[in-house]
Amino acid sequence: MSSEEPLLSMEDVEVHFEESTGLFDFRSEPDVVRAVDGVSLDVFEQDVVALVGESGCGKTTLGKTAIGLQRPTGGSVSYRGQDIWNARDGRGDVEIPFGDIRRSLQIIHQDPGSSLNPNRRVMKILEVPLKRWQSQMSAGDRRREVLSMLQEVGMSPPEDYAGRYPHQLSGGEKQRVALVRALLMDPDLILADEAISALDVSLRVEMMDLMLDLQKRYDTSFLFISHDLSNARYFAAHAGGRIGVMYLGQLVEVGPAEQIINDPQHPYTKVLRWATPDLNPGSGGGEPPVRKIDIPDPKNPPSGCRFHTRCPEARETCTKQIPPEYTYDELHTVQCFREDDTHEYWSSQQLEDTDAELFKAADD
Ligand SMILES: Nc1ncnc2c1ncn2[C@@H]1O[C@H](COP(=O)(O)OP(=O)(O)OP(=O)(O)O)[C@@H](O)[C@H]1O
Repeated sequence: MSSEEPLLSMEDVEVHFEESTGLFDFRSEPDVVRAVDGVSLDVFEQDVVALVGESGCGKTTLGKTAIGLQRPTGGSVSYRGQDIWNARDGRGDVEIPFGDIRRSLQIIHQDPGSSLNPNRRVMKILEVPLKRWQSQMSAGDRRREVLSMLQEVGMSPPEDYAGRYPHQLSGGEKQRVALVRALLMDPDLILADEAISALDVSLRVEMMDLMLDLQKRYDTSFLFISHDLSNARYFAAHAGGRIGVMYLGQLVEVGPAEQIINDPQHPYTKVLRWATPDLNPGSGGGEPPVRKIDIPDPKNPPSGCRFHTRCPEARETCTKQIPPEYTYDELHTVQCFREDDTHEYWSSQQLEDTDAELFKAADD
């Protein structure tokens, strides 16, 4: 996989949002939210990468940046070797037009209802992408194509569903319509942003199975965003894909799904696994493997390794130096000094347990 040219390549991507200062806000400089900071990631053809991390760690921002919906403030994003924003701005030799890139990179959201026009029937909604991207298709062929896709995602009889309005569909059915709409664009990659989170627990696996099936059938890559490590594992492992763990705007560990679950290297990945009951059946409570519970503010992230304020393994070095990306195994990288046996980290002073008293009190 790694020898191919990536479908999508993000290099040292940074997305900083300036928070506008209000009328009565006399700060000279606006606050800057470092939503994504220095992330590099390649996604290949028919590849699956599941991004996980706590709320606010930058998953959506990174996903939107990957598919050209969010302009990065630093670094670059390329599709098949073409810089997306150079294509957008007409800079340099543009080999792939921005419109083609955007068509190839689709998104399905957590709340599909909000992206489906409430005043249009399903057939009309799904004809739009075909009219736009396959304008030579006859009206009859278009209808047949829509009906066959509805059938394929289990919406049967398709004629019935095609005649409904979005409000006449369940959450799972709306998500299927959103998936069909994305697939009708003939995409190379679909960003599924918390696409199963709003569904009933009983329907989540069914929806993931459907996406996995379509991923294989249509040779599509998926960037699957979830705050739930167990779902990320299910999705990535079934497709032979990777899990990427984000913390405060950074990608701290990326690797094959089962390796991330069974042999996590980054202390934060271990915290996520600890906090996921399905993956940690024996824990039965106890102390989380962190020194401090509070998540730092992305406007003012900690110096050095961003996880050092909570990391149980943190030493003085971690407060001052930013860990580089170490290769633990093929396709498995980790940003933690502990990967380097000879690093000065090992001889520096261990940081104290800041919340030890708190955990003790909670246990009593
Ligand atoms: N347009 C924006 N302007 C300012 N700040 C933003 C903007 N979009 C996102 N942020 C901030 O960037 C950080 C990352 O947000 P993002 O939505 O990417 O995280 P997330 O991991 O997807 O979280 P969630 O799962 O809660 O959606 C957060 O602190 C968020 O408040």
